[in-house]
Amino acid sequence: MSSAPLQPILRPHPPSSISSFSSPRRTQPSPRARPCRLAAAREMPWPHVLTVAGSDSGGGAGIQADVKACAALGAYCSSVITAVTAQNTAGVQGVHLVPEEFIRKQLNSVLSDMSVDVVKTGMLPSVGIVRILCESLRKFPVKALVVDPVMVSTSGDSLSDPSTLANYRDELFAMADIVTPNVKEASKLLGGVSLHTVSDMRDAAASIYKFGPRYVLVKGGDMPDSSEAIDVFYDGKEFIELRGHRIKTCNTHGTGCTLASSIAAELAKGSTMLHAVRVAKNFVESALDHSKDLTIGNGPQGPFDHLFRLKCPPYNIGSQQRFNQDSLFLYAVTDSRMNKRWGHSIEDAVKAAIEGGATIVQLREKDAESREFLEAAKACVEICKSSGVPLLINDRVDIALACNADGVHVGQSDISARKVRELLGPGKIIGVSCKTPAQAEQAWNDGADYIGCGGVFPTTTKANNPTLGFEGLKTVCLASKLPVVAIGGINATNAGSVMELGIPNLKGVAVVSALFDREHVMAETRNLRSILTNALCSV
Ligand SMILES: Nc1ncnc2c1ncn2[C@@H]1O[C@H](COP(=O)(O)OP(=O)(O)O)[C@@H](O)[C@H]1O
Ligand SMILES: Cc1ncc(COP(=O)(O)O)c(N)n1
Ligand SMILES: [Mg+2]
Repeated sequence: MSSAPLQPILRPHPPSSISSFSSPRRTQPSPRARPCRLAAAREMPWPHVLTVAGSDSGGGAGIQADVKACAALGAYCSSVITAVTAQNTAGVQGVHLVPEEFIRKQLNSVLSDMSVDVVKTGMLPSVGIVRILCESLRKFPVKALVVDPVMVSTSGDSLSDPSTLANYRDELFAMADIVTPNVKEASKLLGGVSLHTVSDMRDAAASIYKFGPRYVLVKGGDMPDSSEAIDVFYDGKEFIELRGHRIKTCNTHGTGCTLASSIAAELAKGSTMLHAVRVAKNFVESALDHSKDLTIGNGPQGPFDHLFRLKCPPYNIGSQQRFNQDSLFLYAVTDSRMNKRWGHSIEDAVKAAIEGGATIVQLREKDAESREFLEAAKACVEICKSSGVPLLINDRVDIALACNADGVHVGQSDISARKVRELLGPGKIIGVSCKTPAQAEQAWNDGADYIGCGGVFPTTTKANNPTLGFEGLKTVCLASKLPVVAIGGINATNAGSVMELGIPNLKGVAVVSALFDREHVMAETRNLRSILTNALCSV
């Protein structure tokens, strides 16, 4: 897949267009030098999305949805209002356009002062507005442009003059990183072709791609009733069908705006496009699920609750930090029985592993009492945080939430990664144990960040664990769109041979007994780390 998670977006933009993700935060110096208020203060980045869209008086779609979605996902959201609509759950009763020169003024105010990462567009009701936006983007380049070509509301009301179609296609799409039409909009953009099947959505995505965006997402929320809500993602080479559960609810007003601004928020946080789209789709699905029985208004299409997570302690708004795949290099997995055998506390074992060079730690405490485990986990969170090493918890989402760990690792018979993502939010790390390509595909679809694959060698740590060998490992790695850490019977004697396989997405090895069923955990870790580093250098 060309857009593996967490890699910078690779396809270079045409020269006239906005800057690439791989470039630094700003490609051009800010036109106005920022006065230094606190010279010595460390700059705290705050991912910033600017939405250029219409106001929805009912509060469910448009600017209001964008601001809530960005807030829910941890991004700052500024807004340029293109139109004010009189709208409610029954439909759109009126549209009042903001004068074009005043839209230019708003754009100038925001873009000349603030470091905007991503611009997201919604309702752009006139040709002049599209033109002004393109001019502003050329003057003030941003990292990415997300275009939601809003033309008709879900209620069927027109939100854009038909004359804007050509200028959307010819000017704005060529500058866009992603364009996200729903099926009706895709049809309009393509001169009225009808879209009834997923195959039609693929054809439409390929045709829209030719207008110049880097990626296209044709959304299937309004496709005929089925148990799934399917969107089609296209990167110019491969079509990916993003399948989610279709939530049975009338509260779908604003899904399109929310999806696009969530993509923008994730891009602003540094995600790759496909990852951003997956997080955004999961977010919409979760929000609809939490809001399916809410009632606001008397019309057929109600709004939903973007901030549903505020009602689910512990107020998880997602972290600003994305998962770094390189942290899988030397993955230390603790085992309480081994620690007991050697008289080590969990904290001491973790400290020693980190001092020896472990790059990520998982607490796998199968026999521990919850209260005792939580206390140890809290102490380990502090130890790991001070060393910049992520700490994951095996299985126990409750413990991970209670100690604010960096993530959770689950097996095939545990709670699903999709559910874990819903519980932990978009910013946490989720790993899944996988033995087959199908399981790897499922982990990817569920929004996991990495997979653990094994047992590579026979192991005594886990009962009834079939051995995959190098061939099984290679098969799963090749099929996996996620980074992989190899596990199962790996020790100082065989770890080098695993890394020497040279499989691109095999990022490291996970080790239990070879580190923790030993007296000197730090020395063992240090030794293993140097073996891995040497093996990597020899590939
Ligand atoms: N009932 C639903 N259940 C789950 N996801 C949905 C539902 N309706 C829409 N979606 C999702 O919401 C996002 C926005 O899609 P859509 O509603 O088609 O866009 P628009 O609001 O622009 O018409 C898509 O990811 C789509 O799959
Ligand atoms: C101001 C404004 N912008 C966009 C939409 C589309 O949202 P949806 O397709 O979910 O009705 C809308 N109804 N109002
Ligand atoms: Mg919708």
